Amino acid sequence: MEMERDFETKLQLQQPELGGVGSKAVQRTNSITFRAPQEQFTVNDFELGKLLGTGSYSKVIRAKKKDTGNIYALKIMDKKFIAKENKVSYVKMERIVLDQLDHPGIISLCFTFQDAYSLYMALECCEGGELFDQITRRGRLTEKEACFYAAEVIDALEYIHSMGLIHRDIKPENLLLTSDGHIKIADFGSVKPTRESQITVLPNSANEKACTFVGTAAYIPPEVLNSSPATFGNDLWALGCTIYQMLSGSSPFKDASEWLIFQRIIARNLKFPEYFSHEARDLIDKLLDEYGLECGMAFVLRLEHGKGIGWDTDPSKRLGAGPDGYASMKKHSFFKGIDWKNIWKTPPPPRLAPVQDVSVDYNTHDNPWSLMHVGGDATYHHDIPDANACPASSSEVLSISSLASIDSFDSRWQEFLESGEAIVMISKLKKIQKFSNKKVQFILTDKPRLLFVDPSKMTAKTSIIWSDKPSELNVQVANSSHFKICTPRKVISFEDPKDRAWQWKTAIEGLQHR
Ligand SMILES: Nc1ncnc2c1ncn2[C@@H]1O[C@H](COP(=O)(O)OP(=O)(O)OP(=O)(O)O)[C@@H](O)[C@H]1O
Repeated sequence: MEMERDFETKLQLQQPELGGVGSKAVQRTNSITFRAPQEQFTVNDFELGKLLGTGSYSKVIRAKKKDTGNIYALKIMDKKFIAKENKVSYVKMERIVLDQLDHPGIISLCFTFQDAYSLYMALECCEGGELFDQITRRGRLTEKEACFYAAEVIDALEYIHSMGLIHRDIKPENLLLTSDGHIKIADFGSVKPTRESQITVLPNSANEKACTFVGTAAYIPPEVLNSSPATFGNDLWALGCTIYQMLSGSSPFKDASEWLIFQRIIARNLKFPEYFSHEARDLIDKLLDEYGLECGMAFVLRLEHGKGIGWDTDPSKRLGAGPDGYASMKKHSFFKGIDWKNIWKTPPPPRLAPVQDVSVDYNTHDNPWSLMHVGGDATYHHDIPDANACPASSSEVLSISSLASIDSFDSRWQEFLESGEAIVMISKLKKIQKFSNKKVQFILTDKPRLLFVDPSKMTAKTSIIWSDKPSELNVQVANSSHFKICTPRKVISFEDPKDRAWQWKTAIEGLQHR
């Protein structure tokens, strides 16, 4: 009950005053006007069909409304999971933003409802599945097909940007296909409204600092890895990666781990397959920020403290972000033959039918959520998930250390690093001592090194001698917040107020096994 009240307050959703079932009539609350009403439905009003997809905090199920026969994609989010993972602001943002958007290339929100366990968003259902599946099942798309899909994405993205919104998670998994094969952009949980945006958001729902790290590793632009604030250029970079993926079958900076992907992005280590046309290469180059060539400079390499060698990136120079906006992109020779005005009436390319899913019997439990496992690592947000769980797999170890690295792109600590050294994990910990506990900034670097900094005096303290051998350096976790670092000389006990004891263990062991 408390959870329900909390969500009601947080989401500020109230009983409909206007409009009927499934209508797009206007609904008023204390703070905002909703077009997609909050209904009093329950999940029993729907026949639940196949699982359409899984997100990091949702399951999306094809659902038929029993009384009307209308089909929806029901995005189901577990309240406890969302509260635990601090995703309330993402849910609010998606609900409010989708409610105000109106474009043929953007998924529409029909209505919402909730029960004690879950929040439900009834979305228009994209029967054609993800563009990602079309690419992977066919190996790659032809340039003609990629050109059509890219043109539709660009038209929708131009609209999103014109509304003062940065999507921040453009990727083939979030580009859905309607039953007749047109594109719809989905997943607006990571959206960032710019200051000029005319979109109404609830107080405190502009989810976090402008430079918070969200998105999916392979599509993240270098400036985000450098903690720069979000700009429209972030989406244009992701668009460039997406077009590359349509044409080649994989993302341009694909590598064995997120850590290596980030290294490739920062170094702009980009290679084109030889079958890419000149037009395709040029377009992708310009979306992936090769503005140096246009300026008459081949490129600018720079060496900065701890950041290694990287390209000077200027997201505002990307094709589509300049003063003439999208016009320059639409004029690009890759899009020769595209009828931009009638793109949504143009017949889409033929595609493979979506794979038939094994049907799931959702009716064996009262709570449909109980049948679902929430999680997955396709997309993540800044917070490290599931702090109390013991991360076990090697991919989790890598993911944790790379997330921590993003977490710590904070220039304050650069002075304690050597040239080329990067932070893998950093926390303010309580060092538990016999007589008095001490707050220390504890830093794990990729060298690897473990060092202490006194955060009040900003002075370096001792470091723990690194060893790759567990007999000489190991971490023992007592519970989610307490752990010990054991070396032959001493045992140091710590308390992590953010409950990241297991993350410390996995990050350190991950580097021992690198
Ligand atoms: N309207 C829809 N029609 C059909 N399938 C959909 C629809 N919306 C979402 N899906 C499927 O569900 C998946 C997860 O949805 P979505 O990305 O919105 O969830 P999320 O929890 O916000 O995920 P993320 O981890 O990407 O933030 C999508 O990748 C897609 O496969």
